[in-house]
Amino acid sequence: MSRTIAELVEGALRDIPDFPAPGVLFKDITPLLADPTAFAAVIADMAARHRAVQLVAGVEARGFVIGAALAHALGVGFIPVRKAGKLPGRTASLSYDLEYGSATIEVHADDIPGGARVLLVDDVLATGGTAVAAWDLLESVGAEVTGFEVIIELAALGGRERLAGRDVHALLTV
Ligand SMILES: O=P(O)(O)OC[C@H]1O[C@H](OP(=O)(O)OP(=O)(O)O)[C@H](O)[C@@H]1O
Ligand SMILES: Nc1ncnc2[nH]cnc12
Repeated sequence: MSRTIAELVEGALRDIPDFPAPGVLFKDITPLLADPTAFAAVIADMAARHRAVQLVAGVEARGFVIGAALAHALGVGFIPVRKAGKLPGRTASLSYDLEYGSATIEVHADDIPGGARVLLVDDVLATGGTAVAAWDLLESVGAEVTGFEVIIELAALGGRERLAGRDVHALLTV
């Protein structure tokens, strides 16, 4: 029998205890990225749910890898949501808390046409702070964020509750 996408993702991940801080079980997607079958299956699975979007946005850094591949698969452009101080043009920014720290993200407002239907993508949904911040940041510059796709959801950290009322899809929930 062929494996489900959740089984495929689970089999391709690596768990690293106490990284980057004691008590954090880090979900490392690099083995999945190095496995062409698993990587292609993740992108195809996400793409199948979002044929009508106009742009894909991904959060630095791991969201860039998934988001750029997904944008290419859908034949649309990619919007990098970057950590503060990296984008040279006119930016909008937002600060938020993480499972292990805090961060500020920025986006180039001029690359997003008003009302553009944008799909947000990342590798991990933990507390949801990043996803809420990126979603709200994109909407603050006029985008219509249609949903959030993530490879792994860490259910115990409550990200889905924080994103209540928004379209969220995880390939694997642990
Ligand atoms: O749901 P949250 O609690 O906000 O956590 C999820 C975020 O944390 C990780 O990024 P990180 O900031 O570690 O950056 P990286 O991709 O550069 O490693 C991950 O890639 C998500 O973007
Ligand atoms: N436990 C975790 N593993 C990987 N990425 C994360 N981002 C936030 N929490 C994480």
